[in-house]
Amino acid sequence: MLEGRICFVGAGAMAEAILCGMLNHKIVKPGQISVTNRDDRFRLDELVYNFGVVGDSSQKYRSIQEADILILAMKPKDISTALEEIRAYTSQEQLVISVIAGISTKQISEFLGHQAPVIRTMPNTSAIVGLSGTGVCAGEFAKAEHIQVAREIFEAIGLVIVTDEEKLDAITGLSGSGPAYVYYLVEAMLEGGKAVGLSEQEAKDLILQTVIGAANMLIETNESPAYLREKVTSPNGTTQAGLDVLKQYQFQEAVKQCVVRATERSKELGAQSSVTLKKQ
Ligand SMILES: NC(=O)C1=CN([C@@H]2O[C@H](COP(=O)(O)OP(=O)(O)OC[C@H]3O[C@@H](n4cnc5c(N)ncnc54)[C@H](OP(=O)(O)O)[C@@H]3O)[C@@H](O)[C@H]2O)C=CC1
Ligand SMILES: O=C(O)[C@@H]1CCC=N1
Repeated sequence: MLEGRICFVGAGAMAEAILCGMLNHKIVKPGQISVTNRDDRFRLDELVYNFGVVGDSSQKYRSIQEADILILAMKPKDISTALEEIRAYTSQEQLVISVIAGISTKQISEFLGHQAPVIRTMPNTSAIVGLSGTGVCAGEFAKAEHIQVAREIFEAIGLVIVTDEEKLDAITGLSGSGPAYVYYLVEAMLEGGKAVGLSEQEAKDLILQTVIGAANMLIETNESPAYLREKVTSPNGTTQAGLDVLKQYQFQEAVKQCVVRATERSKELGAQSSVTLKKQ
């Protein structure tokens, strides 16, 4: 059980996924969590109604001031405005945890203007079903005890890897965005299934079982994906014929470059925010 009060600054999809995971795992009680955002009070009402958390927009600054842990969950473009607005209500006694893509712990410390411990993380939306893969790193002022708190929070929504900050952009490009790549593949397989005469429902059921089965095979056999692929591929059989088409379209290179570009984009988001900070 985590002690103290946790305040989300930003109450969108990721905030909901994380608070839902924490409550499901009973590491906090609903009354320990408060949610705040820019101005959408209907959204706060929804979270209050669905989860029993505290979400009174008239008490925003008080919630922030009284929190032991602040979880920053706004879009990268909004962080400078958000922290400009709330930094007077934050202090070095609070632990600040960010889930924001591309923004470094150093930038967050600069935005805050004090030496609160900052932990940067990168979960993904599978947090909603308790299956996020989350990268976690410590900023300059964070200690082992702060990493431990972050570990407890993010283990409630899946797997946690504690690592150096220099790897967080790569984690963002790989597993932060990763669910979208898998969904994109599933979308394409659905189109393929329909093109060869299956109904949408038949194709969907079979694809999802195939994706779950393949993921479980990778986990449970501990074999490499290349080895498992070869096991499926009979010489001159159907799989070989299908994979030849993927090779023709440079599928592997496309996916690799997708991860590289998403990682670069994470770095760009951080750089753009630094420009905003300098302009203030
Ligand atoms: N979605 C994803 O797959 C993942 C997202 N992330 C990161 O999580 C963060 C949030 O993403 P997501 O939940 O999808 O975004 P959403 O758009 O769903 O939510 C953003 C929230 O930020 C709030 N906000 C905006 N400006 C301010 C402000 N000035 N002060 C306080 N709150 C503000 C919004 O409030 P209002 O509605 O009132 O404007 C809203 O509640 C992003 O930085 C993203 O990089 C990380 C991992 C995965
Ligand atoms: O697309 C984005 O920028 C966010 C960060 C990782 C997933 N979604």
